[in-house]
Amino acid sequence: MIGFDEAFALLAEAVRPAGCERVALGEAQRRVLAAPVIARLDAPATDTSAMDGYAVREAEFAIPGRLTVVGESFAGRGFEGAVGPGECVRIFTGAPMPAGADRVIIQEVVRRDGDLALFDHALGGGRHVRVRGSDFRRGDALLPAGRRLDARAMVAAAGADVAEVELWARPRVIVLGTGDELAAPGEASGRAGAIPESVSFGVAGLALAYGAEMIDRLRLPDQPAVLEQAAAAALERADIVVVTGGASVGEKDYARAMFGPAGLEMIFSKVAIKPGKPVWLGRAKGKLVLGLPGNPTSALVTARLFLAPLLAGAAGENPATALTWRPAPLAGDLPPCESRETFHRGTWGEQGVVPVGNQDSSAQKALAAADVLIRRRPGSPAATTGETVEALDF
Ligand SMILES: Nc1nc2c(c(=O)[nH]1)N[C@H]1C(S)=C(S)[C@@H](COP(=O)(O)OP(=O)(O)OC[C@H]3O[C@@H](n4cnc5c(N)ncnc54)[C@H](O)[C@@H]3O)O[C@H]1N2
Ligand code: MOO
Repeated sequence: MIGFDEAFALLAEAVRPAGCERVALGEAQRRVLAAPVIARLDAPATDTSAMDGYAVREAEFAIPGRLTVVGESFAGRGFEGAVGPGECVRIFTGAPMPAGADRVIIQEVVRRDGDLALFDHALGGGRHVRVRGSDFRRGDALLPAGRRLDARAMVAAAGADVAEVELWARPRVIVLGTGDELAAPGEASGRAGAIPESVSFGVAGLALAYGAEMIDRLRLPDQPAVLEQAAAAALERADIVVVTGGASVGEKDYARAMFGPAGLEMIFSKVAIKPGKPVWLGRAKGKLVLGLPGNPTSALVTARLFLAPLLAGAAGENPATALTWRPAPLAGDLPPCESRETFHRGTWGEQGVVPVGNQDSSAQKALAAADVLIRRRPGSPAATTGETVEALDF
């Protein structure tokens, strides 16, 4: 069995974006740039007022003093002329500075008397002028390739005056849930031996949250012929196929075998982690296949640890961006960690991270309560309140 870090390195090596496309900026939310965004203009495009007030010539400005107001400058419609000796221009935030003026006096310290502006209050030293290109220059790279267009990046992309951006294709994902015992939610209570198929819903939700295009989610019986056909069809349509259950050593654990006719090559199989040891990654027909254990908590933990980075990498980001571990104080007790690296489920509390009471790998109720994973390296001694642990948003 390989360790978590080794498995992660193999995953990061294996994953590539499927292709790229030009997309209108309004459709690009949350997606990842395949090419840098280059500014098409200077920002600001001219020297611009940062405040509402009066544009003056600093050299002849005095307190007390008076200047004749010779015009107005608005954002989008500047003053055409120049500010001459003894003159000033009424100006508003975002408006171009008129020729000749180099300072703005905020209106709060100015008295108006007809065409005259009277300055008799002491002022702060600010010039309140944003110089042309002081934010960025035409030709500057505002966002690098690989950057996800989050809310802040969208502002810079639009500010660059680009209508379209070059993006990596969104990874298309199909989730296949396997097991004869699985029934559609709503149908299990009436069928002997059945349980609700729950895992694929969570895996699909996680995939959506990490930028996938979810193209299908299927529930399949443990019948090799059906499974092989579903595997072949999924490999045609998806970039990443996730198969849940049947990952272990049971007599009906067909998850790997169903991809056999498609030429499955294993990248890793079994990782020394708890929960989720049976997780595996392979490739068939040029597509990645991720096998998750069927136990619901194991499935969601391995989806967080392996599917989230896989989707980041397939979307053009560094896969490691999906796993930002940070130090957090522990508010509770943890047992010693044995040979398998352990990912406890916990919640963020005021004093730090609190392990949830039920750490069983089949848990569903406790899974819903957890919002953090606490990472414990193999061989770590028991830990108690106040110690620092590694935590990941779950
Ligand atoms: N002799 C051994 N037995 C097991 C081992 C082992 O190493 N040796 N590993 C254990 C570990 S660890 C795990 S985790 C489980 C995972 O097994 P599978 O991936 O083969 O999962 P299944 O057997 O198909 O199911 C396990 C469990 O989860 C339920 N399940 C499955 N799919 C779903 C679903 N989509 N929604 C809700 N619940 C699901 C299933 O009914 C079982 O109860 O194996 C251990 N065994
Ligand atoms: O490691 Mo399994 O994933 O115990 O449940």
